Amino acid sequence: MRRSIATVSLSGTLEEKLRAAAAAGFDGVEVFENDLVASPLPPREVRAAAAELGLGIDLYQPFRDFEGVDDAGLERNLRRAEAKFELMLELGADTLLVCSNAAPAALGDDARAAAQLRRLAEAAAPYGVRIAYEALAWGRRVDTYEHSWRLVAEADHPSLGVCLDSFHILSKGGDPAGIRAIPGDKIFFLQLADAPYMAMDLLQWSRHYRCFPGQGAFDLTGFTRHVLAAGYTGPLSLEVFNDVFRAADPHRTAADAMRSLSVLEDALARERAAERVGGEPGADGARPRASLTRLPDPPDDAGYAFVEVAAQEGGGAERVRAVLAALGFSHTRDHRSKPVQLWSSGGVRLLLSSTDPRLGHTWDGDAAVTALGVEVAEPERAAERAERLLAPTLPRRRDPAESRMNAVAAPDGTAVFFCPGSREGREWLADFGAEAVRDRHAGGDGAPLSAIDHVGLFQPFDHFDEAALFYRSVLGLTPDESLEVAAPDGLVRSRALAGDDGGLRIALNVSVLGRGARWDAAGGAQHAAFACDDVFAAAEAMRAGGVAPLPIPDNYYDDLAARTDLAPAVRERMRANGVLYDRSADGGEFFHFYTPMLDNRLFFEVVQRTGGYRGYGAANTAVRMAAHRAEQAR
Ligand SMILES: O=C(O)c1ccc(O)c(O)c1
Ligand SMILES: [Mg+2]
Repeated sequence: MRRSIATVSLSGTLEEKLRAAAAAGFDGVEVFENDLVASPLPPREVRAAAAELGLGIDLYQPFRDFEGVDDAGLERNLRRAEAKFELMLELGADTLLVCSNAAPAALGDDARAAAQLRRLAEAAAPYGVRIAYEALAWGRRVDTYEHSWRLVAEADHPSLGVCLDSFHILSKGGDPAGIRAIPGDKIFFLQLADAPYMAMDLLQWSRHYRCFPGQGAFDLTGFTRHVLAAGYTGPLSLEVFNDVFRAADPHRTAADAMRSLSVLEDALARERAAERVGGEPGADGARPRASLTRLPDPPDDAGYAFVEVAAQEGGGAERVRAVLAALGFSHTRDHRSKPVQLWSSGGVRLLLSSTDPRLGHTWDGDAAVTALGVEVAEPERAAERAERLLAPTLPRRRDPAESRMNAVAAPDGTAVFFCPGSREGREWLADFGAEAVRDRHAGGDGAPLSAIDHVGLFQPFDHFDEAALFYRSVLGLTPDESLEVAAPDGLVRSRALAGDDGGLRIALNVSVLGRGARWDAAGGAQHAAFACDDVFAAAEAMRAGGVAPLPIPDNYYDDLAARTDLAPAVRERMRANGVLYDRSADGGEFFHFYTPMLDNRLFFEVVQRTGGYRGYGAANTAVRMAAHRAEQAR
């Protein structure tokens, strides 16, 4: 389908917005009146600039407070409209969005409003302009799509149709299934926006917190499914008013926007293909069908090949090595051409690097997670999907002998490598020399650790939603709901994403007030968590290796005694080893402990899951943060 974006969704001047939309691959834009009025370019030149970039101007908007006025008001409004029709001729825009009257004086007489809309359509027709009438969620008289459609149907003019905006419908809990009753050719325009749930005035919610489909709490796939079933074949257009996007780099925002539409179309295309396989003829078979673009399949059996940590020689690297050794890792191999060490322990592999492979950020030298290695059977397909999702490709110097490893940069700067391999064989390991030191735990016997359970990545505030959509779409993960944790240094928002089989789990954190972007606040750390089958044995082994687990206060264990039925002996063993505990509603259990903070903002975690526990111990995060803070203050 054709893809458009409203200029209001991007920062900068009108020309910058057009360039960003074109660079991300959009076909068209909605020109927001404020952007045009503030531009030094005459409409004719805006049209030329857009055309030069390959962009159409799919909509001009908004035209406000037109209908439901008295007769004198109607004449004034028609005069106002004529001026806009002239402008649209110059601009090369053929659709004008008219939003429902939000003025307190709007009259509640449907017959009058419909007749007035018809007058507007009659006036627009000679200019070749179409009127798309949109019900604002806070419209004075018309605030639902059902009502806007009743007026449009009653006015009955070929130049008049409705504009559907997902926010105005879903924010009020409207049922989008009714859209199927509108003939597709009377839906003149479709605006898509998601949003997080908020108990807030609709207008404030809409003007500040909209986000791209897939980043909020609404079901945009379901919504769009209804619109397509109605027979709509026009553009999918993003109209997102968002305080962060207004201030962010428009090129990044436009790429994020395009990614969200790629994912949305892909989901709809897959549904349609599944329907065909099921052989069910669509109930609306007579309606036109929009063409939907599909993405290459996401990796289905992905697991962690490795986590890469960068640390400086003569700085944090020494400490990282000491902690890895205490956790049972051995430095088994070295990369053939780069200063990268492979540390392994049974099934767990960690790369320790003294250089930064990331694109998005400059490494400040403190030990940090800089890359994730994702093991996939078909790395080329994974890389192609990432490229189609506009993931920036990481340039690689590569020895001809080295494996076909492609990498992309996530929004937080973390490199994501697609490593050819599977449980049967690890082609990517050939990039490293032969095993120089035997992995003490090769084969898993007596290994304290069994796998990489998850990786925790602190995110820059401006790119949190972008990062969640990126990891989700590129790696084919499913996001959990967002959680908020009251950390010692402020509120932290956390959102985890996981693959269906739990092979890949990523927890993203962000400071709710945008603090700690350098990861130096206690809430701003990154970590890698390792799975094990016996958390106490792992903690005791680490202690025997010379690193004590992060101490957890007695108050925590007293509280645990009050709210759980854990046996006293288990509780005491937890207290002695700094082991924390969580339980899910269905009886799954989670035991976990932490290493001290290494070099300011990196730590490791060891976890044991039982009974299908699927979380991350979020209930204990604030205690962990306070403990790391106390430890660093010592
Ligand atoms: O917030 C507004 O006023 C506004 C204007 C035009 C739109 O299409 C819309 O959805 C909201
Ligand atoms: Mg709108």
